Amino acid sequence: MFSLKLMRHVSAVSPLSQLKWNLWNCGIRRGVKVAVIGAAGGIGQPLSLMLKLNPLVTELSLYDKVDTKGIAADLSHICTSSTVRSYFGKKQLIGALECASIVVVPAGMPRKPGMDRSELLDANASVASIVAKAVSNACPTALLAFITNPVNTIVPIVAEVLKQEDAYDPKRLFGVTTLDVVRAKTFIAELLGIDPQAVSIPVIGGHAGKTILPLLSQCDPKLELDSAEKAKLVSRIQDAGTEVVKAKAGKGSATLSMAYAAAHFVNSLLRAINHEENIIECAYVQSDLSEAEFFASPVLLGPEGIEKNLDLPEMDEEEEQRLEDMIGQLNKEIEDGVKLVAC
Ligand SMILES: NC(=O)c1ccc[n+]([C@@H]2O[C@H](COP(=O)([O-])OP(=O)(O)OC[C@H]3O[C@@H](n4cnc5c(N)ncnc54)[C@H](O)[C@@H]3O)[C@@H](O)[C@H]2O)c1
Ligand SMILES: O=C(O)C[C@H](O)C(=O)O
Repeated sequence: MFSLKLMRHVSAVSPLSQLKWNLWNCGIRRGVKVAVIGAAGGIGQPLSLMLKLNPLVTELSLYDKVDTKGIAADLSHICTSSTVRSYFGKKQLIGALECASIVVVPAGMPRKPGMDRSELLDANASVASIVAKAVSNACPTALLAFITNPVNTIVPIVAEVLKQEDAYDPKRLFGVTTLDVVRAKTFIAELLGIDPQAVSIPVIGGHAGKTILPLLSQCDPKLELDSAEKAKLVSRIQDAGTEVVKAKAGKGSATLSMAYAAAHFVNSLLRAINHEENIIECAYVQSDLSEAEFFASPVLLGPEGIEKNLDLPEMDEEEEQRLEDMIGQLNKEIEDGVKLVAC
């Protein structure tokens, strides 16, 4: 009661004082709040379930533009110790985000058969911008993980909006490309007849078509494939999203495998926040490792986000060529985002 009264008083003073108050208030609250933005969707629901099962989460904040009360009530009956809170509609976005340590965003339209991810830009750019703006007010120090497509363009858009709000920290902004790694591990394990968890492979570049570049030469265990076999495997990984879109025949894109991938990525962020060492994930981040300003590659995670953008893994000649061939597309998709925010 005291703090609510005081907060009202502070908010009457100035927005800066309000922000300072929020940060102080969050600082004295214990635990880790994870906000899922788009929690009622095909990815949002199973992702929220997986996060409810994660012992590193103390508060799970479920936000969507549609009502999340039922989903929150349902999840809240699971006997794990985290608290689940429901938020929906524009007015409740700030409340959903306040004091969040991690914000994971699967909000936005999915593809239909025959569409490219880039065709989602018109529908999803505004969703990402609204979330970015709200984050800059409510939880500017949170780690931000965007799943929303087209990832290659959405992440630069979020960066631009955060810059406008004077709240951009490149160490804290991630495009989630984990599903490409998950798929690469699965398809390679199928070929080798081994447990997918035993496969390690970096996937670099971006998250659309040929910008998805699995580095088969760096696979552990080693892959003994000829050039044609490698090209076939690379295409399978690059087209895996489309494979699901076709199979769902108009009912959306990958949701369950994406929820698994995002839960894995968020768990890595949580472990890093908890000062666990040597947590490395491939993610689409601001980068100076290639000719593109945003690029997916292995990053070392720490409590504040990216501790170190690791060097690009070694590549064979074919991979070098694929990298050269994709940079034009990736740069165009980044530029599209920057232009959209500028106008
Ligand atoms: N990064 C990846 O690897 C990857 C993988 C799969 C899907 N995706 C993308 O994730 C996004 C979501 O996919 P989905 O299958 O869950 O879609 P969905 O339509 O099932 O769910 C999207 C949810 O977002 C909500 N939403 C829309 N606008 C919102 C807003 N302004 N604020 C809050 N919530 C809002 C909707 O109400 C809905 O509940 C799509 O853009 C899809 O292309 C990315
Ligand atoms: O393919 C899509 O549209 C969704 C997602 O990007 C995926 O890779 O499954």
